[in-house]
Amino acid sequence: MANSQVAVTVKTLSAAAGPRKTRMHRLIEEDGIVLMPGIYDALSAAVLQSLGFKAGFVSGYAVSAARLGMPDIGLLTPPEMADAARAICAAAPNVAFIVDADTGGGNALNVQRTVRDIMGTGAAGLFLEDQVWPKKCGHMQGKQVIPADEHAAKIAAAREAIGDSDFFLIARTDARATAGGLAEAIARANLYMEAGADACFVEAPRSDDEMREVSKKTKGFRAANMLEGGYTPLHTPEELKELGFHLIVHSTTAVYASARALIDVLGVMKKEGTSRGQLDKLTTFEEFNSLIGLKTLNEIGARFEKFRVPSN
Ligand SMILES: C[C@@](O)(CC(=O)O)C(=O)O
Ligand SMILES: [Mg+2]
Repeated sequence: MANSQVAVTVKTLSAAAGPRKTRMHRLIEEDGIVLMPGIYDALSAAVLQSLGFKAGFVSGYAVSAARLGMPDIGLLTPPEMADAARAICAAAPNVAFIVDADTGGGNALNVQRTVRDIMGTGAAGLFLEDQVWPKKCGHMQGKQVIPADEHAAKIAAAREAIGDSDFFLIARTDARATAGGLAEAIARANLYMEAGADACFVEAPRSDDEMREVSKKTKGFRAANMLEGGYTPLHTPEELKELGFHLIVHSTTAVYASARALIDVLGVMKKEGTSRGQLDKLTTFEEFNSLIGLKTLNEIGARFEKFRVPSN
């Protein structure tokens, strides 16, 4: 791939800005690798926070399913995603969320608007991918990518919109699935790093050898996606650290777990007409209310209650 003028220009710009250290940089520094389960709404975010996860991923795949009841084939819009991210960040303020911005909604101007919108949700960063719109989940057939320089320019535009803010930019490439294969994907990942990304994400490598190749040949921090039933082998954080990765996305685990639980429990209810025989599969009333902060809210309400003027 020819050396990109975009990358050269942006490199100068980034060097002038000095080294960046965001929330996500600090999390990577702490443990060497950051596990980010994919979540999709305020409730799944609250569960993540209650379990002590430091980071999470607002998955386009899962939000599309939860919000629209539709597959990850480019039907979810950037404002819908920003809206979901806002509710998620508000419900779990102790968690650093990376938001899946898909392709950013169009050209560099759309990207800058999307980046600013997502920054406004309280998220810690975003993914920006190089697919042709309408995009598809990275583990589906028939993906296409835009020219590498065009996406490098979108990464540069995102970087410009981020400026000095505490916000982490992950450049994703889907080129592994195209004719250029892994070599093209690696070249693109490096180009996007030059254009100002904080980390790269080569989507859907197909074996441990391919994952090692990505680590060996790409610069900077690297993300991996552990999608159950997808192309990439599933690994633990320790194994992924060994393989040279720093960020782990589990896009589908939570949404698949929810779907499984709903299918099973409601399936039995359909037959039996009651939940009586399945209480062990549900949270209790107390557990659920505590999960979504009832005790704290009641305490706050009580502190202010004394100032309330009775209406009659
Ligand atoms: C990471 C992902 O984009 C899924 C994928 O395309 O592999 C998501 O939306 O969770
Ligand atoms: Mg996605």
